[in-house]
Amino acid sequence: MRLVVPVSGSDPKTRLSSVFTPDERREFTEAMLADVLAAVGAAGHSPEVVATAPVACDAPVTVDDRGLDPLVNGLLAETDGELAVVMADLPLLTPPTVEGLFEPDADVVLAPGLGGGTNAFVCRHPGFRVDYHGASIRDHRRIARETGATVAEVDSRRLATDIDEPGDLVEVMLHSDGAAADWLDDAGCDLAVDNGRVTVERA
Ligand SMILES: Nc1nc2c(ncn2[C@@H]2O[C@H](COP(=O)(O)OP(=O)(O)OP(=O)(O)O)[C@@H](O)[C@H]2O)c(=O)[nH]1
Ligand SMILES: C[C@H](OP(=O)(O)O)C(=O)O
Repeated sequence: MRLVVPVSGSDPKTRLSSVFTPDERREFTEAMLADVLAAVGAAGHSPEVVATAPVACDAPVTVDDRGLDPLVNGLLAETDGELAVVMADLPLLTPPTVEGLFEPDADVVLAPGLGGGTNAFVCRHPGFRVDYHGASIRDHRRIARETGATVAEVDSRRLATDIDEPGDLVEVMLHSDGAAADWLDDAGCDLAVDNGRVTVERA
C-alpha cells in the first residue's frame, strides 16, 4: 500500500492571506503537514510527500510541480495495488481517524471535506481518476461509479475538517494539540467570542 500526501509548497493556503504573510502560510502549512504525518505514521503507514516546492518534514519528499489533478492521476496510473491520498491540511487527524479510512471494504473509499472537497481517498480499483476543486466529492462519487468501482464514504469530523479559511482556525485551536495548534499559539492567535460565535483573534 502506498500513501501519498500532496503539498502545495511555494504559495500555499492563499485563502489565509488576510491573516498570515506568505512566510507564515508556508510555516503553518509545514506545521499542519507535521500533524498529518504524525497521525499517518502512528497508524502504521509510511507516507510519501509530493510537494510543488521543497518542504521540511519527517518523510521522504519528492518535488513535482504538476497541479493536483495531473499529479494524483499520474500516481493512480503508475501505482499497482492500493493507493491512499491524504491532504496535508488536516491537522485534526488522529491515528484512529486514519485507520477508519482503511476500514470500509470498497474499491474506492472517499473522505468528504466540509464544503464539498475530498480530503482523502483510498483507491483499490485501476479505473478511478480524480477531478479536484469545486464540489469534488460529488465528482469523485460519480467517477468511481462510472468506472464500476464499489464506493464507500467515511463519516469523520476530523477527516472532514480541512483548514482553508480564517474561520477554520477555530477548529485547530479547539480540537488539536499538535504542531499546527502550537504554531497558532506561538503566532499570537487566541480564541475569542464575538456575537456568540467562537473566533480566532491575533494579538
Ligand atoms: N503537490 C501538490 N499539492 C497541492 C497542489 N494544490 C494543492 N495541493 C495540496 O492539496 C491539498 C488541498 O489543497 P487546498 O486546500 O486548495 O490548499 P492550498 O492550495 O494550499 O490552498 P489555497 O491556495 O487556499 O487554495 C493541500 O494539502 C495542498 O497543500 C498542487 O498543485 N500540487
Ligand atoms: C483540492 C480541493 O480542496 P478544497 O479546495 O476543497 O480544500 C478538493 O478537495 O477538491
